[in-house]
Amino acid sequence: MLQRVQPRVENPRYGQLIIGPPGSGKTTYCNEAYKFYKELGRQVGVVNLDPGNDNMSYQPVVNVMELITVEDCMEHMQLGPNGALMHCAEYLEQHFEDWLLPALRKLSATHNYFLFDCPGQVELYTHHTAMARVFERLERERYNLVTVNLIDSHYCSEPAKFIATLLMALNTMMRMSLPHVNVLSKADLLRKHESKLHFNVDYYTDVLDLKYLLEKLDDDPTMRKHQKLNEAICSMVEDYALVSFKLLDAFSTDSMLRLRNHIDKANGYVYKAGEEQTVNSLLACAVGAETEAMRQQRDIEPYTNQQ
Ligand SMILES: Nc1nc2c(ncn2[C@@H]2O[C@H](COP(=O)(O)OP(=O)(O)OP(=O)(O)O)[C@@H](O)[C@H]2O)c(=O)[nH]1
Repeated sequence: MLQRVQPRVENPRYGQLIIGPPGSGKTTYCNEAYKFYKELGRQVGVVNLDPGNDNMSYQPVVNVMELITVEDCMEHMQLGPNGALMHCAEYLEQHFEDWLLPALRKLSATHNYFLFDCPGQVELYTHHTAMARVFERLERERYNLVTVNLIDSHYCSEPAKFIATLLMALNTMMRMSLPHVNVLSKADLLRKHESKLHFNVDYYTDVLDLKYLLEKLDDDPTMRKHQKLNEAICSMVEDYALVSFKLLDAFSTDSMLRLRNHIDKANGYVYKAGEEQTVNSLLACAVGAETEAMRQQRDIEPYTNQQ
């Protein structure tokens, strides 16, 4: 987890950039997180930045679909869905000053914590630059941002998919250059599928020695011919030592609380005075009252059948 060193700013604003592949649970998380943070007393609002979001179950405070939609783009510019989404991201970047910023500024009296529901196409974060530039400009406007990258925990069940996930997560972290929390979503389903996992859940969350994963890949005859490439990818992920995951069941308050603790440290909210913050939680953060091993055990226990 990359985290922020917080400078003192008057009326700081905070944001979670919720990204992740299609179907990873972004919109569900935004909906559940909105209710959860509202309960905690935060001045929270959801900003929809996905121009193709047709299943919003929340009421967004700002909605990019009022500026541009993927559907309109496809129709008027004769673009396919991916091309249209890229165009929408560029259009949003062009209209940052005259549309996004004024819309957010209008909320300054009532909101200081934003959940940005972002589009799911992975190439927007691994190759294209428009979304990264939108985030960079928000940072310059003194929004304390953290990227929350949701990845379906189902990917743990296949070594090849998990290695691809690691590479994608690392690439996104490097390109976004922001505090970052990688999350394995739908962790409640891990318990059900535990028999399909080759290793304990902490192997996947902590991204432990990847040579064991490579051995499992070599068991698959179709993968053997890519052995050197897979070795190179794993060795690069290990060398950077940046990727690890938190677990999330979006429908569990305990799970949301655990994730909130990590996110608050990453974007610096933990240092904000007042609200639900207690002296104890600040002290725990400052002196590391909980050991890393205790924290890991507490985070993983709800999602595993092993005691
Ligand atoms: N069991 C379980 N299901 C979840 C969880 N989070 C999301 N889901 C389900 O996963 C499916 C996809 O969730 P969405 O929130 O639509 O995913 P998304 O990333 O917004 O999808 P796109 O808009 O296509 O990019 C839905 O059926 C959700 O109910 C979770 O924590 N646990």
